[in-house]
Amino acid sequence: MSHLIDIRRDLHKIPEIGFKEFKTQSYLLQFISNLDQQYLQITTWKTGIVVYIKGTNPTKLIGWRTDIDGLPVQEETGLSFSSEFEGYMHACGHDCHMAIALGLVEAFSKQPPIQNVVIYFQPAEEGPGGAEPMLEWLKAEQPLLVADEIYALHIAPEYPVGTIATKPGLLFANTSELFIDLKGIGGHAAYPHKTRDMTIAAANLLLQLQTVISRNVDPMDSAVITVGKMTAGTVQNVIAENARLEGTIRTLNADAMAEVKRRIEAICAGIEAAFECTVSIDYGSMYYEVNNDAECANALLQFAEQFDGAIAYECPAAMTGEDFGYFIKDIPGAMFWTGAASSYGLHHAKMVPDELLIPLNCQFVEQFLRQR
Ligand SMILES: CC(=O)N[C@@H](CCC[C@H](N)C(=O)O)C(=O)O
Repeated sequence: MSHLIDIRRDLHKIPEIGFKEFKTQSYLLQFISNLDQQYLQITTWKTGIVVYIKGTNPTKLIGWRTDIDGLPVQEETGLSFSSEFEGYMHACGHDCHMAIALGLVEAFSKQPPIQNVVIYFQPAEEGPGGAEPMLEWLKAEQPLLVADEIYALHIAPEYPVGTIATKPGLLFANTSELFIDLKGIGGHAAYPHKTRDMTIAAANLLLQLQTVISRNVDPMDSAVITVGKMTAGTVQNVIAENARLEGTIRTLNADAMAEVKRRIEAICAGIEAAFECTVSIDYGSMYYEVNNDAECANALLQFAEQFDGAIAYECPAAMTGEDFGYFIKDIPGAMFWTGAASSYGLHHAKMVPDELLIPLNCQFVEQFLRQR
């Protein structure tokens, strides 16, 4: 199975963002088309791929989903197989996820499962979200490829390799992207009174946004607002006419999401009045929570308990988002974290997962799916 590590390294070199995974899709298709095609049926959707594997005595269709996109992060791992695409990196482990999924297709192509199996290579998990439109397409155009039960994993840098961590019920948060544009009046740095400076308005907005979680959300709930990017102005001696904040909102319940948005809108209205500017909000894409089916999550934990090399862990919910939530909104299924033992976390430019997770998870998932 060491070839799966080579595959991960190949994929690590070519990270592409949502719906632009063209080289990734070609690489995946080439690997899959070189396998024995006897039990396989391959379909593409945008930059995604769906591989159906015909079972030997099926009563249902079991799904496995991998995400395939990278992030706009400049890699700083120093690895010999670092990203060849300047400014982009597989900083969320989707290269490992894809290598595992290819290993599954390979294993099932050699020895078909009893049940029919479908493997979804889904684009755009990091944004703008590929799961929801992929599912809509499947239901409308390829209903026979809609799984009856579905699973997925995500690497977890903080756990040792072999950890299989999940829980029944809510695992990941509801998310909404957040883009706020401020427009004032630019001008000469020496005449601020003749302008409406958007660096000051944006700085105030950023600070006021911090009060939403601390003052408006029930302390017994969990919520996050992160502004990951803030831009304003053009040069040191010109007052900025425009500023932009880009961020994300996370809540564990949908009502808290509505309340957070209501408060953000009120604060933006206040900024407009205070700084005599216009403020517009765009919520971008939103992901439904990952809410594991209890039977499916417990089955994963029980299987991990007896699997050589695995450590079953019933973990707490996390504020991470995942559009896999759309799959298991409609279909019983579960997602789990799998240990990756990196001292740097997800989305960090120095994140280096321990590649031993790839063969181990490939075997774990293959055997788990075979006995469902
Ligand atoms: C597993 C993971 O890290 N997922 C991403 C999903 C991003 C959702 C969306 N683009 C947003 O930022 O709200 C995450 O950041 O949790």
